[in-house]
Formats: sequence, structure tokens, C-alpha cells
Amino acid sequence: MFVFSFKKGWNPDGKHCYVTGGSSGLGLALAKILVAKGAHVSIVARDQAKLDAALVEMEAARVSPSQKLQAKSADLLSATASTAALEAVCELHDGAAPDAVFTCAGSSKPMFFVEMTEQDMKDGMDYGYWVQAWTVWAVTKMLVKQKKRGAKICMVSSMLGLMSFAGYASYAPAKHALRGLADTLQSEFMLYDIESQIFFPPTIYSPGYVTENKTKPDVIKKIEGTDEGLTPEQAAQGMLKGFVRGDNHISADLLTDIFRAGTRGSAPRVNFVFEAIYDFISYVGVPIWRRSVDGAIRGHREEHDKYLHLRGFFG
Ligand SMILES: NC(=O)C1=CN([C@@H]2O[C@H](COP(=O)(O)OP(=O)(O)OC[C@H]3O[C@@H](n4cnc5c(N)ncnc54)[C@H](OP(=O)(O)O)[C@@H]3O)[C@@H](O)[C@H]2O)C=CC1
Ligand SMILES: CCCCCCCCCCCCCCCC(=O)[C@@H](N)CO
Repeated sequence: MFVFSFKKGWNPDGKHCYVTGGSSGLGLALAKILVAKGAHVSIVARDQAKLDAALVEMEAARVSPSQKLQAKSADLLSATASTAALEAVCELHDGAAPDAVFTCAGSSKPMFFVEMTEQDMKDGMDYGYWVQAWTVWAVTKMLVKQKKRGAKICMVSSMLGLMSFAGYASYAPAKHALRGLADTLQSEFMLYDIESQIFFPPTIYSPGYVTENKTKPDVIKKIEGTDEGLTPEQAAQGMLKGFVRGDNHISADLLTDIFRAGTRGSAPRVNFVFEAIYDFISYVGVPIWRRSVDGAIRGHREEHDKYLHLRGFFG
């Protein structure tokens, strides 16, 4: 395949990989795969009990007694906390910056825009954007100060970072913003020989997905039904495959391949041939799919009006 791809590989063996949100879902699945491939893995999330359980699972995947595995608790919503968490996980490595960073932390709370409070809107950016952006900011400064070459940073957006539909007014803007950051850094990191990558997962059947479905309106669930979804393990495998290959925009399923190719912007191509095919499928197929989404939403008008009355929205 060298005709189409000149990208270099990457091997986790012996590397220090920092995974935020590593105690659950995608992050935990990824952490375990990295451990099984011989990496030193540090995970950070808030809940200590979940971190402890995750560390037990990571230990079970260990392939060498020299691997350094650790789990630390931090709330990554601020610059200060994200910097402190990064420094804390680097202590075990004599303060050396990580070789790879995967910012998987985040959550979403789908609901109708008119029902969102100021707090819901701000939480959208906090738990979609800042929870990852501050870590990227902190780790970049550390890498550049230490003049470390060849490190890789991968953020986790969503298929909803490439497009959007009803219900995601607090979440989709944050996931689009991550893409803006990743694309900016893809260029700026040339100054330092760092790689900026970003993963756009489809539905992942994770604990976080179970939680978000509790508040998700039925009409949104119906629209999302087109997407088959992935297990956390499948999503993590797909993410790592693209990460290793050096894809700047990573997708792990056909539907996201289509949206990715159709909205590539100035990001480097992943594959010269497939990208053209996906782009064409997107050109023809996405408007057809969107008409069905429009239909589902319009068909929901009356029920929605009743719902808002019942909720006392009109006073
Ligand atoms: N599930 C899905 O359908 C999709 C998910 N995504 C994205 O993938 C990523 C992983 O999602 P998923 O595996 O489903 O989610 P989970 O809820 O299963 O896991 C999220 C992880 O992030 C941690 N986390 C959340 N908030 C914070 C915080 N403020 N500070 C530190 N850690 C935090 C959680 O631990 P704790 O709560 O203890 O802090 C947990 O470890 C997210 O960014 C999500 O937006 C993208 C597309 C689809
Ligand atoms: C030819 C073109 C056909 C297009 C079909 C498209 C089907 C789209 C389904 C959208 C699924 C949403 C995934 C994001 C999940 C996510 O990020 C949240 N679960 C997190 O809160």
C-alpha cells in the first residue's frame, strides 16, 4: 500500500502513554490495549473507585514486570488541575513528558436546546472541550520545554464533531471546537516535531452512553439508530490503528469515514483513493440521509409542543 501511504508506524512498547478518562469506556479499553502492547500507561479520571478497578484490569493485561502502570484522580476542567495531573503522572518517569497522550475524558447530556440552562450550555464546553483542551495545552508546553521530539497527542471528538442534529446543542459545538484545535495544532506542531491527531468515534456502547441515554429524547435515539455503534474495544482498536498510522483525522467505521472525507477541510488526506470514494458517497448520500432526519424532526413537532406544555415551558 506504500503507493498511497508514506506514513510511519509507531510502537507503544516501552512508551509512556497518558490516557485521560482511562477509567471507563473508550479510555479504559485503550489503556488495556496499550498495556498489552508493552506500554507504560498512566490514567487519570475523577472517581477513585473506578480508577482502582481500572488499574486492576490494566494489571491483568501487563506483559512485563518493568511496565509502570498508574491511576490518579483529578478533575480536568481547569488549566491548573490539568497541569498538576500531568506533572503527577510524569513523576514516576523522572519528570519526563509522555510519549503519547490520548485525551478520552468527556461526557454529554443530550436534550432540547430550549430546555438547556446556562449551566448546561457551559457544561457542554467544559465536558466536551476544556476537559481535553487543557491537557493538550499543558502537555504541549511540557514537550516543547523539554525539547522532546516525536511525541503524539490524540484528542477524542465525535461523529458529532463533523456534523450535528437536534439534541446536541451543548455537545456538538465543543466537539467541533476540538477539531478546530487539532487542525490548528497539526500545522503549528511542525515547529516542534509533535503530531496532532483527533479521533471521531460513532456511538460507543460505554457506561457514558448508558448515562446519556437516560436524558436523551426518543426522537434523537431514533435518528441515531442508523449508526450501528462500536464496543469500547472496537472503538479503541480503530482509534489506535489510525493513531499508529499517523492519520490526523481518525475514524473507525464507514459512516464516519464518509463524514470525515466530506468535511476534510485542510486536514491531510488519510488515503488518496478511498477518500475520493467516501467524499463522493458523502456528496450524494448525506443529503438523502439528512432529508430523513428533517422528516423525523418535523414529524415530531406536535408531540414536542405537547411535551413543552406538559413541562410548563410556556409558563
Ligand atoms: N459513548 C459514545 O457514544 C461516544 C463518546 N464519545 C467521546 O468519547 C470519549 C469517551 O466516552 P465514553 O467512553 O463513552 O465515556 P465514559 O463516561 O464511559 O468515560 C468517560 C471517562 O472520562 C472521565 N471523565 C469525565 N469527566 C471528567 C473530568 N471532568 N475530569 C477527569 N476525567 C473525567 C470519566 O471518569 P470520572 O467520571 O470518574 O471522572 C471516565 O473515565 C468522550 O470524550 C466522549 O465524548 C464520542 C463519540 C461517541
Ligand atoms: C450516506 C450517509 C449516511 C449517514 C448516516 C448517518 C447516521 C448518523 C448517526 C449519528 C450517530 C451519532 C454518533 C455520535 C455519538 C456521540 O457522540 C454521543 N453518543 C455522545 O454523546
